[in-house]
Amino acid sequence: MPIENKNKTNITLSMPVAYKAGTVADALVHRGFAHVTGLLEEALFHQLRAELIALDAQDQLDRAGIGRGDDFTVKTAVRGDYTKWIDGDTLAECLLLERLEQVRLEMNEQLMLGLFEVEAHYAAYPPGSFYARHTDSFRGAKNRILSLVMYLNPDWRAEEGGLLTLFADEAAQRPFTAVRPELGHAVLFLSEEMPHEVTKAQRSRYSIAAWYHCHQPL
Ligand SMILES: O=C(O)CCC(=O)C(=O)O
Ligand SMILES: [Fe+2]
Repeated sequence: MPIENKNKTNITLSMPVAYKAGTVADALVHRGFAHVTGLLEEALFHQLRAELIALDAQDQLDRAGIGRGDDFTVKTAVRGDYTKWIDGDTLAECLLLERLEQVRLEMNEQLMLGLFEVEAHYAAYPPGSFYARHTDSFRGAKNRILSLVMYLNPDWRAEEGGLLTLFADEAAQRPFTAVRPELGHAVLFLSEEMPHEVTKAQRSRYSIAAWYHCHQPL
């Protein structure tokens, strides 16, 4: 379904394919991104959604910022989400981390990316929030190789915004596709090569973002 962007030009909504390591590897090589379903069991997506909503209700999420360590700053004009790192506090988090580890091994086998470890966080975007165009590497984190975002929002309509839009390269003015943050869907892309943006969400938008790193000697 084409949707209209600010410039009144149509962007095609991406359609997912069932997760298979080979399919994802081909998509990453040929298009720089893969949009999949079936990465986790449906019940696990629902459980993670319930846990994220509970954390949000208990005020256990932090305002997301830009940069790391001493460089950390909150910039509402850039991103308006609230996040929490996932460290295996619950069974659902453990199952998620195990699956992310399997994907790490599969992608290394397929693409020889040398992915060394993965980190993942919950993200909640309140209504009206967004994440301006960026790439997933900032000072101090140059070793992010592969980004993976999983969505936790049942029955999300494109008109509700909160779309992940992807740009072919730094020079691209307009995105080449947009992904609806529908529960059970996931997107993988090469962290440093694909500028992307989360458009303003009309309702609360829940997700999990993960980054695979290569080994970076200290
Ligand atoms: O939630 C999304 O669709 C993307 C989030 C993102 O770009 C990020 O956290 O770096
Ligand atoms: Fe990002």
